[in-house]
Amino acid sequence: MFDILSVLGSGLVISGALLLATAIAPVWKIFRQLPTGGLRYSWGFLILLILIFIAGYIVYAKFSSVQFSQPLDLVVPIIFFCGAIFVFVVCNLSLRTTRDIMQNYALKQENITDSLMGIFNRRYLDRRLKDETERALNYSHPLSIFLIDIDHFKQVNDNYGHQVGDLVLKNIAQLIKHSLRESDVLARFGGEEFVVILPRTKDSTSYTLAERLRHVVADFKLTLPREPDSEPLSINVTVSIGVAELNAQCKDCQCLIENADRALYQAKRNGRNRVIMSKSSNTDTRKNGNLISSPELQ
Ligand SMILES: Nc1nc2c(ncn2[C@@H]2O[C@H](COP(=O)(O)OP(=O)(O)OP(=O)(O)O)[C@@H](O)[C@H]2O)c(=O)[nH]1
Repeated sequence: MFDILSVLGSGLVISGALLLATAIAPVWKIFRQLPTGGLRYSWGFLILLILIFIAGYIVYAKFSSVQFSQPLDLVVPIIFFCGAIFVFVVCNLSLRTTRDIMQNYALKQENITDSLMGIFNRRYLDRRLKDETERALNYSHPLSIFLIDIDHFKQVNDNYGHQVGDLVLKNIAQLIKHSLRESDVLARFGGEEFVVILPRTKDSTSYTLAERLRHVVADFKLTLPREPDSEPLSINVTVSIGVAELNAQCKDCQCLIENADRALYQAKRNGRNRVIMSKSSNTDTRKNGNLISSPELQ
């Protein structure tokens, strides 16, 4: 009887220690996927705790086996074993949940990302612009948008081919993305056109930002390698930008886009590589609107 209890007690504690050891694997997988920071350290700390528990279980099994003389002595080993099952289940569930969340996040990102440019797509833009417009109206915050179009982009395709055209689009999209503020939202509007949503931004600030963006693009040269003995290809493009702001006459996202589009149209007509602001109502801005273009280009 004494031997059976002893074997059972030690068995429960050692099985518990083994279960704890297997629980380290899922925690380690979560730990490896996390970027350096507080959360990663917390999971690292959990691994350390499990290791300490394993050591504790082993020490207990070694020094208490002689005490398993009656059934009541098995209470502690049973608690240890159940504790190990609990840790094992929680760690494995955490890994599965983390994977599911990451998969959902990746799917969601895929759904809202333009695969060529790596920025938000039109579907996301429509939803976000509607949300931002409603928020701006509810809280009486300013809201501006840019409609950006690459100038003479057809020539890039015609001169260098569609693949190079794609590379130019991708690079310009990333250049614009990295020139914006954290709070701004960049999306592909279609073809070689982009929209930037600038929450809480007044027209005076948005004009300065648009001008800065225009300069950043104009100063950028995309250099592509060619055959070994030829010079690398250097491509430079400019952009025209139409800016529109939410105001008393323009109170929805459709109007914002229309006004920005009219301003962009004017920028193209005025010679491209410029910023035009629309402070217009929902009527024809080319007749009634107050349009301002880049000062040095006027
Ligand atoms: N490579 C590539 N080209 C694209 C893509 N989407 C649109 N385009 C090209 O963009 C060009 C747009 O040409 P247009 O609308 O005539 O305008 P543009 O040549 O940029 O001239 P302006 O806008 O008037 O300055 C077309 O040749 C399209 O084929 C794309 O995803 N990849």
